[in-house]
Amino acid sequence: MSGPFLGVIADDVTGACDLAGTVAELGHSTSVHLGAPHGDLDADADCIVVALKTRTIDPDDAVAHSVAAARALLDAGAARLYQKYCSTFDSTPRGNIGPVADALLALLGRDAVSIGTPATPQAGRTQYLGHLFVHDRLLSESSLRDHPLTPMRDPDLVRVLSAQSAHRVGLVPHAAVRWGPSAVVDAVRSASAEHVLVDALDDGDLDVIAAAIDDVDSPVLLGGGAGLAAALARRALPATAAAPLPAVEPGRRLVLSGSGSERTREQVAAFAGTVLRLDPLALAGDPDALDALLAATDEALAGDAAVLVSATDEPDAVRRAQTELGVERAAGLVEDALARIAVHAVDRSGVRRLIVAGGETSGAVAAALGATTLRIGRLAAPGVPWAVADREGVLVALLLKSGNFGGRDLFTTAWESAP
Ligand SMILES: Nc1ncnc2c1ncn2[C@@H]1O[C@H](COP(=O)(O)OP(=O)(O)O)[C@@H](O)[C@H]1O
Ligand SMILES: O=C(O)[C@@H](O)C(=O)COP(=O)(O)O
Repeated sequence: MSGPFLGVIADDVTGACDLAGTVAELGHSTSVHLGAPHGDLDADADCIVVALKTRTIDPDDAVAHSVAAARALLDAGAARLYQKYCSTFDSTPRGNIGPVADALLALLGRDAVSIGTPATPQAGRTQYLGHLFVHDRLLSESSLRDHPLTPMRDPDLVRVLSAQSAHRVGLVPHAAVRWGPSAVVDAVRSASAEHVLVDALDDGDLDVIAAAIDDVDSPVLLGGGAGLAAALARRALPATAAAPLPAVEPGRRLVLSGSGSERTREQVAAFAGTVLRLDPLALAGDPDALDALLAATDEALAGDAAVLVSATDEPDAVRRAQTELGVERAAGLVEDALARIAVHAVDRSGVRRLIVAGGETSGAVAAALGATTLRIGRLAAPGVPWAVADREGVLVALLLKSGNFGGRDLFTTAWESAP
C-alpha cells in the first residue's frame, strides 16, 4: 500500500487514542500527533491520527485547527480523511461537529459528501433511525445528558447535526444497511444531502458501510467514532508493521481524574489507595490551595503505591461549581491544576506511569507535558491503549482514558499492561 489508508482529525486526545488503539490492535501501524501539525507528518504509518482539543472551543478556532490538520494529512498522502468525534456525539449547541464537517467537506471539493456514524457497538453505542443509543438507553436518557461541558439532551442526530451545519443532513436507515453495500450507495445518493448519517447496530453493519464507501462516486469525508474506523481497518491490509514500544524506566504511578463521566465516578469510588480531592471552589478561593495539593501529592507518592488526584464529582456538585465560577473558569481551574500536578509529578517526583481520565483533562495534561507524538501500545481496556510520550528526553507511559471507558477497577488493573 502506498501512503496511509486513513488520516484522522480527532477532536480530543482520548478519542484519538481510542481510534488509534483500536486500529493498531488490528495490525496497522498507527501514529498519533498532538496538536495542529507544523511540520510533515509520519507518512510511513498505515493510519495517522492528529489529536486536537477542539470539542468545546470557539467554532472558528476548531475549524482552523481541523483544516490545518486535514491539509497536513492530505500532504502526507492519506487516502481518506476521517473526522473522529465522540461516540456519544458530544458537542455544544454552537458545534463543533457541524462547522468542522462543513469546512472539511469544502476542502474535498464542491460535490463531496460526508458519510458517518458514531455507532461503536463494542462500546455499546448504536444508531437506529438516526437516534443514538448508549447501551439500552437513548443518548438523552443516558448519563451524557448531564455532561459538564456538552450535555446531550437530543438523541436525534439528524436534528442535532442540522442545527450545527449550513448543509443538508440526511439519513441512511438501518433497512438499507441490512440490504448491503449497494443499497447503502443508493440511499446515500437519494438522501440528496451533503452530510449523511448511517444507522449501524453491530460491526457487521459497519463493515457494510465501509464496503459501500468505495463505490460512492463523490469524494467522501468519513466521520464517526472508533467503530467505523475499525471497519475500514478490517478492509485495509496492514502494510507497515508497528515498531515495538520503547521501554519506560521504572517509576512512580499517578492517576489524575478530571472526568465528569458516570463510569469514571465508579472508577474513582473503586480506587483503593490514597485519594486527594481537587475542588475548583477551593482553588478559586485560596491562592495557596494548589501548592498545598502539590505538596500532598508528593508526600502521598513517597510510598510505592499508586495515588489518585481527583476532581471528579457528582453532577450536582459540578453544577454548583459551574454556577459559582462559570463553566469555562471551573473547567479551566481543574484542567490547569491537573496539568501542573502532572508536570510536577514527572519532573520532581519520579512518576513514569500516568493514567488520566477525561478527554479535555487529558488534552490539558498532554499539552503541559509538551509531548508532540504518542507511540501507541497495548490496550488496557477496549478503546484505552497505553501510549508513550517523550518529555524532554524522559519517556512517560500515559493511559489517556475516555470518561466512560474501562472497567470499574481500571485504576487498579491497568498497571498490569503498562509498558
Ligand atoms: N468538580 C468539577 N467542577 C467543575 N468542573 C469540573 C469538575 N471536575 C471536572 N470538571 C471539568 O469537566 C470537564 C470534564 O471533561 P473531560 O475531561 O472531557 O471528561 P468527561 O468527558 O469524561 O467528562 C473538564 O473540563 C473538567 O475540567
Ligand atoms: O468515541 C468515544 O466515545 C471516545 O473516543 C471519546 O471521544 C470520549 O471522549 P471523553 O469521554 O471526553 O474522553
